[in-house]
Amino acid sequence: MELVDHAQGLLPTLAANVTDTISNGTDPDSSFSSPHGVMEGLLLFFGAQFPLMAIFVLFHDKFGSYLGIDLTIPFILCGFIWVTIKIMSYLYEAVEDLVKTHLMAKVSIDNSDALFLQLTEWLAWQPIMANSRSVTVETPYDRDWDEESALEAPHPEIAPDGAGITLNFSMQEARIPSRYTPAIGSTQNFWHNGTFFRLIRSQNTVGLRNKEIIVISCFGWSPEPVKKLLQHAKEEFYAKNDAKTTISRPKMYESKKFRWERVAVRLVRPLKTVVLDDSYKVRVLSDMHEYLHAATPRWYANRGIPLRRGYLFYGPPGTGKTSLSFALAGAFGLAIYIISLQDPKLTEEDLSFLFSKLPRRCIILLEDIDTAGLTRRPDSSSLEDGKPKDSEDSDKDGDVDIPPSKEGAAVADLAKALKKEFSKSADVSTPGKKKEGITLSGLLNAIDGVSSHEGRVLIMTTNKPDALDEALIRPGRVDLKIPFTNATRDQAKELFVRMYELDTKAAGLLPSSPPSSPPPSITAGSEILPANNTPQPLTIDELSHIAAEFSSKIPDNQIISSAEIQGFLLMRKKNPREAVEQVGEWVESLIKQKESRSKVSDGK
Ligand SMILES: Nc1ncnc2c1ncn2[C@@H]1O[C@H](COP(=O)(O)OP(=O)(O)OP(=O)(O)O)[C@@H](O)[C@H]1O
Repeated sequence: MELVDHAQGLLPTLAANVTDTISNGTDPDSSFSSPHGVMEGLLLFFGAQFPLMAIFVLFHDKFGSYLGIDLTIPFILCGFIWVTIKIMSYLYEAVEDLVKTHLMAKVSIDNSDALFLQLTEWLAWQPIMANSRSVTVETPYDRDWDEESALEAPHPEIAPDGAGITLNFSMQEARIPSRYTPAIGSTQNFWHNGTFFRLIRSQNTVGLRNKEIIVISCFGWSPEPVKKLLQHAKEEFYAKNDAKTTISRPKMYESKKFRWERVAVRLVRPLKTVVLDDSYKVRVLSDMHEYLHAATPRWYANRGIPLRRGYLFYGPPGTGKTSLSFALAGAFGLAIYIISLQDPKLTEEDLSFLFSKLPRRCIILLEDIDTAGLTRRPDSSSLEDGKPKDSEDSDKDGDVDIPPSKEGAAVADLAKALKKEFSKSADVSTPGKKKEGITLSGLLNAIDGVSSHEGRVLIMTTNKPDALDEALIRPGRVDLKIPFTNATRDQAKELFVRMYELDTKAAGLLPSSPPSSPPPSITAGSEILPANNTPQPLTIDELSHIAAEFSSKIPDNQIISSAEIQGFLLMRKKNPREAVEQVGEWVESLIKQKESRSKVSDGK
């Protein structure tokens, strides 16, 4: 600061000195003072107002006399070029503004819309991004397995202790190709299908939230070419994700608001890989098909019925409830939106908002609904159909079972009264503070509230259907209930065939013929076995024969889940014969483990 003040004080003094010197024409050192009076004229004209001009003239005189040349012309030329550039850029901006305002059409997309992601993803595949000078780089973590390039694949390495060949993934993350999209604050000009487009990506802060905006413009009065471009980007995005299921979950942003975020893209799970009684599969498939049909919305509207469909998949853990949900999504090409009601930060407001932001047709999956801790609000003892009503009829409270005996009833009433008092005082002690977590009425409001999009399929899964509130699973909210059971013998056989049939098919179904180039088989120790150790693939007859043998050793009283059988087979995925030999022993130890209620077995 001191330096600046000093310089500011010095400049007028210098200017005054130089003005004096020049006006007196008595500079003894100046053998080459500015000729023709041009510089003097400039100085006389600007000197007093612009002290820098005086310094400039002094420099001109001293440097010119030192070099022995006249610097007036180059200086004037430079000034002229500078002024010309300024005028040109001013004119350019004025013309650009004029063109942008009157001759270009534009479309804005903000990052809360799904199109933003589709567009940026599409841009990342375009060659323009490879040559762009201003880009944002990100590491894509939600890629599907089949996007993994050969470059990223781990290379087998000899283990340091010489024990065998292992796959080494240490460099894998480093090899993931980055994704480049236009940088914030940048402008990209590009041509697409013979049309010129200008893209500007910017960011502004709205409240606590950073909002990103992409504006695409094109020449002409109509934004039609931009709309076509966006449609093209959207279609390419979906074409790339065809045969894949996208999975989204709520994500909390800086503004403490939840929004949907795509968390994964998975290859479609074929329906046939889910082992379930065919009649159930057909029922749910045909019901969904009819519901998703283009004519259905009109049919529902004509009858004043809300266009919704809900399914409840219930049964023990690991019996295929989630698997069927994903397979259905794949079969109909729908995206899956998963909500965990256990999330303590998720409020009812968030839930309603998330439901309102669902695409027209999608699957929304509420997993393990019985563990979601859904409560009826204490003062919702007056809930009817799960929603608040005006009456004070507290006996219908869903969360207190009133014992039949008189004393029991009295105790229950007391407990209820205490609970009510407690919740009242809690509410009073924290005025204005919202109760966190989702209540039953909050969930019901989200499911059939006005803001929730019609057309979606709601799937709820549970291990304990009896623990669910009736309001949640009444018709209109749950239209189809599909039971899942532990594996029957038939299902065990099907699981066995599914596990090994592809190897048999790959081997050409020839009896006992080895595949031309057997894939490397990996044992539990991740050691790649030499090719001659690879078990011989089964012929189709052998497969069916040993599958029957396998299933005969599975108890028929359905105490083993499909997930457990799958886990056992996975440990012997290249060796079906071994699986058949060991299944009896495995079943025995598993039953013992279940009887002792231990959570772990001996690892067989
Ligand atoms: N019926 C089945 N058909 C094919 N695979 C199954 C089946 N049941 C379970 N699995 C396999 O077991 C694993 C767990 O299955 P899944 O998650 O679908 O079970 P779930 O019933 O949803 O379990 P949970 O109730 O614990 O959520 C998956 O890898 C799946 O492939």
